[in-house]
Amino acid sequence: MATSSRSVSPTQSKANRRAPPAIALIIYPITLIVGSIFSAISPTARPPSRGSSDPASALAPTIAADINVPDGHSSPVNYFARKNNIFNLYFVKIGWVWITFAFFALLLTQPYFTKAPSGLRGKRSAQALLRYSIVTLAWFLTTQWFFGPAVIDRAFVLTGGKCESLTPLAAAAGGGLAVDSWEEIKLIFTAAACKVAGGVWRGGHDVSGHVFMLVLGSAFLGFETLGASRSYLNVAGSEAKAKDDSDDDSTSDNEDDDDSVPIFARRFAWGVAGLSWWMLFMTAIWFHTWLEKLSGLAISLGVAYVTYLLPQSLLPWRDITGIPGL
Ligand SMILES: CCCCCCCCCCCCCCCC(=O)SCCNC(=O)CCNC(=O)[C@H](O)C(C)(C)COP(=O)(O)O
Ligand SMILES: Nc1ncnc2c1ncn2[C@@H]1O[C@H](COP(=O)(O)O)[C@@H](OP(=O)(O)O)[C@H]1O
Repeated sequence: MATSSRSVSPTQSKANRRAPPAIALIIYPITLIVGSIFSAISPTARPPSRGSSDPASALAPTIAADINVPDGHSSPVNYFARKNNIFNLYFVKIGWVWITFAFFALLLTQPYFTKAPSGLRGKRSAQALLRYSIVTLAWFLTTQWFFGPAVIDRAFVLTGGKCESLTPLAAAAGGGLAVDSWEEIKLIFTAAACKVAGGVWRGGHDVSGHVFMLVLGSAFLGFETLGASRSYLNVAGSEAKAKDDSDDDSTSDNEDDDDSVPIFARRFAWGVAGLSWWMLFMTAIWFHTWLEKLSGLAISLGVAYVTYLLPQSLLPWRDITGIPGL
């Protein structure tokens, strides 16, 4: 049935061979590089209205410098260059909800969890939940709240950014904030509060929250789905072999009735990861500077490294977090 629990010492190299491949992460820098190059050389990705006086232009060949200007300021030619495109509004902007759904769909349906031997089932589920908690906490602290403004908002203010085109009165009213001074407003403002108050979030280094979330979310789902699928292939393969040794065309991904729900869940998870990748590509083409995309990428890959690659070499950490599919 399910793969057996393995002791760490004699099988470490074998376990590492079956662990999620680190090289798969190369898809993210490649995506950002290709998207950024496309944005630099494509006439459609370089609006003619762009002024050369813009100080960010050297690093931002696309509409990136207008990134936090409210909608209506520019009129992008491509559907995906619009902030209000349907995928941005209903997929990315609530992206962690989709990632959470996809993860729990896996957790509740995959044989790797549901058909594990009794002792292992709880452990595998707990470790998967812990990995989810780690990436969710990282997402939460980076994009939502870090003892006040999120990490990316703090980074923006620390690098000289502020909420512009706004009077202190309007700021306090629009943001619903009781503040004493303009300095205080600048410090406590988040990008979201600035926008709600009708201001423009401008000046500092604006780490791309989209790049961060889309890379982390899709890598998380990719590793988890791959782990569950590999385990499934082993289970299905050995079961089929036991049933009929002579049946040489029993494929591991056979879609009989019993398997339809787990297969659907895996396809859903791959779908969410795939759409995340596509939106990442769109962000790479239409939004942000090279540096802002790079910083979003670096943070997300750091979290993916700690969650999925470090356990391959650090055994005490592996005992805590586990490795998907092992
Ligand atoms: C071992 C430690 C255990 C600790 C447990 C960790 C738990 C952490 C916390 C919290 C909450 C979890 C909630 C999970 C359920 C949800 O998914 S609800 C969240 C819904 N919100 C979203 O999905 C928003 C996604 N969007 C964004 O993050 C941003 O819009 C963006 C994509 C980063 C872009 O930013 P903009 O400013 O909008 O450009
Ligand atoms: N792929 C994409 N499609 C549409 N809008 C995108 C996008 N990537 C980034 N954006 C928009 O660019 C702004 C900054 O994104 P980021 O999260 O990367 O910092 C956000 O604008 P708003 O905050 O005005 O919605 C976001 O919606």
